[in-house]
Amino acid sequence: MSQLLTSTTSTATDLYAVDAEGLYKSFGKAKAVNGIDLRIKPGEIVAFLGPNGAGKTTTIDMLLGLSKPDQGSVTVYGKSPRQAIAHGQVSAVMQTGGLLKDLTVRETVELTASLFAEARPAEECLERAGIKDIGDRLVVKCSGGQQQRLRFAMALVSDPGLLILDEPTTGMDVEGRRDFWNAIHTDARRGRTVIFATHYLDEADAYADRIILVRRGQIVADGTSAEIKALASGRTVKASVSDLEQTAVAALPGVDEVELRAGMVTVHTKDSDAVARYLLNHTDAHDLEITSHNLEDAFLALTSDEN
Ligand SMILES: Nc1ncnc2c1ncn2[C@@H]1O[C@H](COP(=O)(O)OP(=O)(O)OP(=O)(O)O)[C@@H](O)[C@H]1O
Repeated sequence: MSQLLTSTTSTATDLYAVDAEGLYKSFGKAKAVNGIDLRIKPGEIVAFLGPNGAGKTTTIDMLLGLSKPDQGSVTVYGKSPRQAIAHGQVSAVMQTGGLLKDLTVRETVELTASLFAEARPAEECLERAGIKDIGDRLVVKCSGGQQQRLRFAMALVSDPGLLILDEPTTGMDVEGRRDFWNAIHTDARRGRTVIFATHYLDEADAYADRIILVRRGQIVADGTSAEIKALASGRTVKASVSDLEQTAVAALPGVDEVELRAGMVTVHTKDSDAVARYLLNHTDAHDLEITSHNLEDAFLALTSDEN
């Protein structure tokens, strides 16, 4: 399936935050990344969405210079990932590690700041990450969500143009996730480029300007949330019916699929009004239901193994 929407137009003079071309990476026989091209403009908030094993982490590791592609190239603000990191232009928020339990939240950020020649003040980073009020708390006493916001504060120290987050909210409760994303989103409005990998459709839907759907190491869709949803276009009409001429329904305008099973007809269509009108006027259909598709439908349609 090649349902690629290009949501970005560009000129050769644009300096991309990320410019990756023809990326391939295998582990033994597993083709973790199998031909990914990616251009991300400064200021975009991009979700990398895909099922387990789709290749999200492998791609992110290459963007961060943590692993080398077998084939292809990556530049970050025109530099190699390692150079961009050395210049403080890229930071990552990892899921685990990197914290010393016996320091306070403020001391942790101050220690990080001391590692950079040019660093933002610790207080500013704490404030942007929404944890200024817990500056004196020991890391060991922080919840998982607070520790993630601390990692976010540490990532802000170099004031990076690009922030990369790999499944940053795994294991957090609903409130922790909401607070975390509010802090990220408020900060990103000031122009920071953000790339995050996630399993959570609602996070991609709520917080990304652009969603890149990955499956088996390839990009299967790329666009705004609305554009991705439109790929699972149309609606489903269901009704109970005892006698139905299936071919007549299939011939109605906009109908993609008709299924008749156990006295129930299910019709996938772009024109639900026409189907509803036909069923109610020309058959004994009753208990009619119309549902529209959502991001989850698009996700399942585009990433299922049947494609
Ligand atoms: N170091 C490794 N050694 C062997 N296989 C690996 C390694 N890293 C990743 N893989 C394999 O590459 C494929 C892609 O994995 P990757 O972690 O990039 O996917 P993902 O989309 O991030 O998945 P998840 O959401 O589960 O983290 C999987 O089949 C995985 O088993």
